[in-house]
Amino acid sequence: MEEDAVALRPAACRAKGGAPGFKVAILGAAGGIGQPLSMLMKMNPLVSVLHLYDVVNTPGVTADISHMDTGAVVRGFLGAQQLDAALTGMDLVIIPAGLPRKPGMTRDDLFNKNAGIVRILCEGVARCCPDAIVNLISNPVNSTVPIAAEVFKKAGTYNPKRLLGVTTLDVVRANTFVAEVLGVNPRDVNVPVVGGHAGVTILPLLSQVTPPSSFTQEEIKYLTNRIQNGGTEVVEAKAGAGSATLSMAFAAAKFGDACLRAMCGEDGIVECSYVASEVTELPFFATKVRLGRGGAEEILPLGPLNEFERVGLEAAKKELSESIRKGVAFVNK
Ligand SMILES: NC(=O)C1=CN([C@@H]2O[C@H](COP(=O)(O)OP(=O)(O)OC[C@H]3O[C@@H](n4cnc5c(N)ncnc54)[C@H](O)[C@@H]3O)[C@@H](O)[C@H]2O)C=CC1
Ligand SMILES: O=C([O-])CC(=O)C(=O)O
Repeated sequence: MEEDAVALRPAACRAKGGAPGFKVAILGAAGGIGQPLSMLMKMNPLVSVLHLYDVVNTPGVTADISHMDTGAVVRGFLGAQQLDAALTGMDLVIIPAGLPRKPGMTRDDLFNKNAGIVRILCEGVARCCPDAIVNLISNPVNSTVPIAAEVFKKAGTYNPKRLLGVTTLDVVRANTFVAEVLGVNPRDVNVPVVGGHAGVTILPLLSQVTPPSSFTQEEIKYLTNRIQNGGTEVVEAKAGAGSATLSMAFAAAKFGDACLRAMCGEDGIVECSYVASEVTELPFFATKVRLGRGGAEEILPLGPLNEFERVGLEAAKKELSESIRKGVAFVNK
């Protein structure tokens, strides 16, 4: 009896597929971010099919998550030979694959390992789901997004609207820390964070916080420093066991959900993201972006900056320019 039940394969089941919705793949699904992110995406009612891909441990993660009684059908894919099957037909591809930092490292120290991983995965996207929207999490985001763009250009599939670097964790942190200072609920706060996703390239625009708020110079310095070093705060607290995973999964699920709602045609969805941009002289920059059916439909301008933010912007651009150059050179060398 037990054996008969085990032998009934999914293909033999009477009802095929799950709820209507989007097909989403998570690449790096067995990792520290990948596992909770997979769980959160399985909970998302807009997801009908969830593909979990990694080079290790996906059978266990898939078995576990597939028992959740939500609509999405979950399938696992293990190793490079299953990458194409994982990606074929996907609408949204979320990429948290790659090494995390240890104390003392910068995000750029991850470049040598993660650049190659992102290139291979994006080559798969170009081959198997060139129209998918890509949410790129792997660090250093300031360089991995340019790498992905170059891969897609080489493959002839590049559409800048469909490539979005995930900087939502900077906004999530900024909302939390600002709410602490103001003594309000973080859900009621929205801080635009522009630039990029590393150190001084993370530029919170405290002059544009909603609801409109004023801060002392001391508060501005404290908040800017804490937001820019939020990742390092977690890396040090984890003391060698990795970087932010749970808050990142939360942020990626929030951003992924915003993309899916926009893909459904919901209007007025604006999120910060690191994208191809003409807002500054740099080819990539994070600002508020209006999301639509095709991804980043409109890149919104920086808005008015105060003197402190203008100085921060120059420092951010200097570092970003080098990170972008390095990413582009990696693919074209
Ligand atoms: N954008 C952001 O705000 C943030 C980015 N990150 C970055 O996300 C990345 C992942 O972090 P964690 O999940 O903590 O690391 P982790 O080491 O726990 O998980 C990474 C996963 O990627 C997998 N992987 C490695 N090579 C792969 C390949 N070729 N194809 C598919 N999967 C592959 C690993 O097997 C592992 O399961 C890191 O680069 C980290 O720096 C982390 C936090 C925030
Ligand atoms: O700090 C790291 O290495 C991970 C990360 O990007 C973040 O937590 O913002």
